Amino acid sequence: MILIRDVRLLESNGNWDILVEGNRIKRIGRNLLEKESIDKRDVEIIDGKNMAAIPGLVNTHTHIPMTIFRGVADDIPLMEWLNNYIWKMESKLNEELVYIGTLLGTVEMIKSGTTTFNDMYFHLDGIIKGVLESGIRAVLSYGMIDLFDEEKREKEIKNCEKIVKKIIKMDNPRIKPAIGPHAPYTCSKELLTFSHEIAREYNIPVHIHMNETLNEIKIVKEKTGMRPFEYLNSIEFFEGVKVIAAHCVHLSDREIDIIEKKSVVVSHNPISNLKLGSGIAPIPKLLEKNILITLGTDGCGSNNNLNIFEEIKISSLIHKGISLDPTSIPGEVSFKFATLNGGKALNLEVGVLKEGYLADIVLVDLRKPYLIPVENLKSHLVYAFNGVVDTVLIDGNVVLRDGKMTNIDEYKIYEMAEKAYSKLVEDVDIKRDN
Ligand SMILES: CSC[C@H]1O[C@@H](n2cnc3c(O)ncnc32)[C@H](O)[C@@H]1O
Ligand SMILES: [Zn+2]
Repeated sequence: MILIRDVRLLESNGNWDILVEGNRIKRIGRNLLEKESIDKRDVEIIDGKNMAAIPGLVNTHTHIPMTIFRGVADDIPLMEWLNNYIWKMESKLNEELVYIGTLLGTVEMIKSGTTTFNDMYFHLDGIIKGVLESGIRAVLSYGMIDLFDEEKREKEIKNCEKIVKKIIKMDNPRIKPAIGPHAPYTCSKELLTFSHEIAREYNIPVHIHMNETLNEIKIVKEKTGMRPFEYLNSIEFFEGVKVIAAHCVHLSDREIDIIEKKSVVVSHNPISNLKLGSGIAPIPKLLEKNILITLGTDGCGSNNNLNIFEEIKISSLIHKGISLDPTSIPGEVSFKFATLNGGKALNLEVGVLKEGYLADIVLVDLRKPYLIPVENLKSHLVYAFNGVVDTVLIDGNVVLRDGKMTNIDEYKIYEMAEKAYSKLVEDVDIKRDN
């Protein structure tokens, strides 16, 4: 058992205790040591004085191993970025490099308060290993791209089936499978149909890139005569499965109707979209239809970090900026995108501190200049905080204590990641200006 004592909560005044038993929050109350008659020898006590406890954040769209691509290809549009840099480097990746990139990403996420991430990538065995070692929670999909080629498709289908079965067999409460067809402009109709069928068979979510750039919408229209959401709807892609659609930057009214009717979850990735010059998703319009909005960082090649606090802040700010309306996306709402909504999107009992829910808890040290005066704490977490958190529990285990990783040696990981990067750029002929 773990007892976090005298901690401040976001929604209530005064100090509270949180009792964790196994991987769940057992009780939230005052003086729990006495009230629950807990023997001090059976409990690890964490002093929560001068700390706030918040739910662990949820990142609903990323490619975690891309941490080792940080900064390699800045300031270029998506297609050029993918074709001339990223896919070239990715062709040189192997399970070991993906493992190293994953470890680096888990350290970065945990240290900035993210406890769950929804990922799409390849060499999944490397990702699984990194997730298991670090203690983070993840929903993992094998990212499938067939570029309309039958041979590639068969390979992708086999890999996908293998990974789904492996994750289900592992039966680990921290790792769940999802299905990851990359996007309608890189996947054939057959691959998209397969994705839908297998997701339905195993009752797991689909994770896909949608309507990120104008260019890809043009490609899909030329191929199918329809916009991407209309096309997927025409092949019944949304029937009976939960689809998490990353980006959704350029949407017609008809597509917004489809998203609403089919209860598609939107993963808003404002920083990646700004950096690649893709555009700004119409979040206020989607909220009017009660569409579930969540937040993602995308990979470190296009962000260039995994700090969801930055997405919370930017998602409140940009929509005020473009609508000239400071009431647009209040901080309260963008904070919910990254917590409650993220949990709902992934069908996980996370994103809220509630008895019976999974014990994914983040402690923020309040003795920081940017969090004073502490009265309007939620506002500070949205608009003033840099994301550096003190302590993190995931699935009832302390994975970060006093700012230090407990399960893994972060400095060794930094070294490994430097070496992995040097090897990669040596092997790949990419154009670099510096
Ligand atoms: C097949 S695994 C995932 C695949 O997606 C690529 N990727 C990373 N960021 C983006 C993005 O913003 N749009 C489209 N594709 C992206 C990643 O490099 C992998 O190849
Ligand atoms: Zn992506």
